[in-house]
Amino acid sequence: MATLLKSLSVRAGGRQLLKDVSLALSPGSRTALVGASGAGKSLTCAALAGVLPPGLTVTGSLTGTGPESATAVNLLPLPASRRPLRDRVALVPQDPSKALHPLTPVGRQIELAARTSQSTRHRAAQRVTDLLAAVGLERRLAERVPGCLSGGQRQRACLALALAGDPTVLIADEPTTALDVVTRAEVLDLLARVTGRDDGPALLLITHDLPAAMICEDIVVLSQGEVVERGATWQVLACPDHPVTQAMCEAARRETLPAALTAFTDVRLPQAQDVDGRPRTLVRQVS
Ligand SMILES: Nc1ncnc2c1ncn2[C@@H]1O[C@H](COP(=O)(O)OP(=O)(O)OP(=O)(O)O)[C@@H](O)[C@H]1O
Repeated sequence: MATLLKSLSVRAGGRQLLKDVSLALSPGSRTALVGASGAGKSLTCAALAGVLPPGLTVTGSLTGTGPESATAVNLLPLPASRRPLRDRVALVPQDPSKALHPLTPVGRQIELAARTSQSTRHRAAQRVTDLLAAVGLERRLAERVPGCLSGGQRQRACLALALAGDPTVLIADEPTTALDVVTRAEVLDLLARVTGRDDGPALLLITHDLPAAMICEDIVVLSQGEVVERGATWQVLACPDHPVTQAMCEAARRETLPAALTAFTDVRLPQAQDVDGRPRTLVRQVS
């Protein structure tokens, strides 16, 4: 069964922050939630995770997974600590230091998280071994504290930590923003590999990075607290309908390497000549 967020609306005093946001997150599904800064992505995730800040007026419903959820209890008003275990939502934050304890070896942290879903210590230890292998971290790195790992390794450890509690929804909040391009590609590839199984968690990928959204089958575009477009990712990105999506796609197009390269052109300057008298080809950027 899917985790269903229906008609989420959030107000702060007289200001509407989110209006009628709905998401259906089935096991194994991958959904990208995109939008400009301030569009409401973090608030939507906070509502899913049960960590909305106090003082906001919230309406809508969140119903969870598992056979018991047939009664469709609304989880939205419940803080994370009071939600049933079967409705776990895990977060891979943009900044790994928000998820990892700085003084505890990462393997130990993953083991502690695994104990919430495994019946025995032995099974939890086995789960750590499996998770480290799944996220491509060498076993010896498990003995290190986060400060002794590279940025990419820390992000992998965060992913293992998030998966350790067998979540039903995995939220990855801008997981690649702080990474170099090669590590970014590796982490996206990893996210795609550890999700997408029918018995695995639903992935909600929060991103400004439209090419990164391509690891998700579905995309939801938020603008000023409202969903303005949704659909199959390839279709929405190939033929964006809403002006906000069109602007995002255009900006992404300009930033890709092929587009950057075509912004350079060969310019022949007749007065510049090689020693043998041929015109010299200079390359300059065209604005
Ligand atoms: N606790 C709060 N009280 C009042 N307004 C808030 C609160 N939290 C967020 N907002 C406002 O809600 C709007 C949406 O914020 P949100 O953090 O969800 O945006 P976002 O899409 O995640 O942006 P970014 O990509 O920059 O993180 C913003 O205008 C923000 O100022």
